[in-house]
Amino acid sequence: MERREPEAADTEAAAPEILGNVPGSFPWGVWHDRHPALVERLLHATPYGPGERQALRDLLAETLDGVIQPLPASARDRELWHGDWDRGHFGKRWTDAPFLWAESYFYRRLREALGYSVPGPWRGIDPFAPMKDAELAGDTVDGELAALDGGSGPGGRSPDELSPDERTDALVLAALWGNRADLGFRITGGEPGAGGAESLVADERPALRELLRAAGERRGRIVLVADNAGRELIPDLLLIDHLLLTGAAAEVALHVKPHPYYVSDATTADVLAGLRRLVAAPGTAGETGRRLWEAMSTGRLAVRAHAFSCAPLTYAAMPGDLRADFGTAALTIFKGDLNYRRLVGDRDWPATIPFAEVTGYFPGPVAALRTLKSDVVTGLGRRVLDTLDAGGAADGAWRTDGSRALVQVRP
Ligand SMILES: O=P(O)(O)OC[C@H]1O[C@](O)(CO)[C@@H](O)[C@@H]1O
Repeated sequence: MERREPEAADTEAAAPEILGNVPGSFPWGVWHDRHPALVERLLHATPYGPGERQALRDLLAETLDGVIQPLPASARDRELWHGDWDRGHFGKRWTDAPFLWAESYFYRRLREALGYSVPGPWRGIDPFAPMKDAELAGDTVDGELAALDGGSGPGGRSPDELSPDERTDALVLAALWGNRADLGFRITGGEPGAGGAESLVADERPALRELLRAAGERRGRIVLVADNAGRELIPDLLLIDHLLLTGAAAEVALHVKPHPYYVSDATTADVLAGLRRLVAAPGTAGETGRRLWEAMSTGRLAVRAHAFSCAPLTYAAMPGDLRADFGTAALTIFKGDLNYRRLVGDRDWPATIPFAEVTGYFPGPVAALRTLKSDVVTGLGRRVLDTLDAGGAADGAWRTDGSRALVQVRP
């Protein structure tokens, strides 16, 4: 299903990359409201020393009033950022660079400022761990795990009483709406309303079920590109267990971030924390946790933390080994908003441009499970779009407030 990539200049003219320099726009708010709140939250959550505190405040000031500075010569990944991932944005004002590139680099520099990626006492200390840990330990997760043994499925039936298709659907929706549980999103008060099938702006679950069926028939491998830790990763793990248990997947690869990123993005440490949380739980949750533990030990569930998972680029620029990984999978499922931006391109696409068209470069069948938390969207029906734009939300808030979600598939 390879197709010729449009010339960069054609695409740029038809759908320019989203920048951060339009006052009042969503990216503008991320730079001017969300990041200052995030910085205060991080400095409150961990007793970093004066050096780290100053470096983080300096970074924030640089993003608001300065230009994008290079990585230090000693940085281990300097070759990537100033090599393959360099798109000529160093020296620009942060908001004049593409939002995707600049936001990703912000999180790279944040790790630098807080000592995560430099030799010293803070090396390897996840700045977002206090928030992730609190969420995972919270009562909400207890409730969600207990619900696995109660009447939480469609019609109040317990998950055991559901048909395999209904169960797949319920787990897909749980993994989808788990994406609302994003700590970065909630930093400046984002608290979307209740999710349900009626909040889906694109609902291609039947096609997704078809792909899962086909994957099972060929005893294929499914890749799940994870997004957030904690309350999102738990339903992702439940879905993975279901795929393995039902034979929809002979193997699953779970792609996570090699470093802390975009506040709550899952790393290998977060997978382990989620798994331990499951294993320690009573009932079905505990059994699921033990199955997943075993699956990891035997390699049926493999965790992968590729450097490109934290790249400031879209997946169209992925390196060959990753292309081969996705290209040999029966299905790749991308979770979350950032992964969606990276899958379709963080551009001002017409919302009705087909999802299959913007993902045509992807080397295998692909699905997206995403709650809408940034401007980009593709693959909407004309009527759906008109209704959204007419329904008292003409300011486009539905694109960014997390109240809507989508399931999209390209076989
Ligand atoms: O966790 P998710 O679903 O990827 O959402 C992260 C989203 O949050 C933002 O960073 C804004 O805070 C978006 O730019 C990004 O796409």
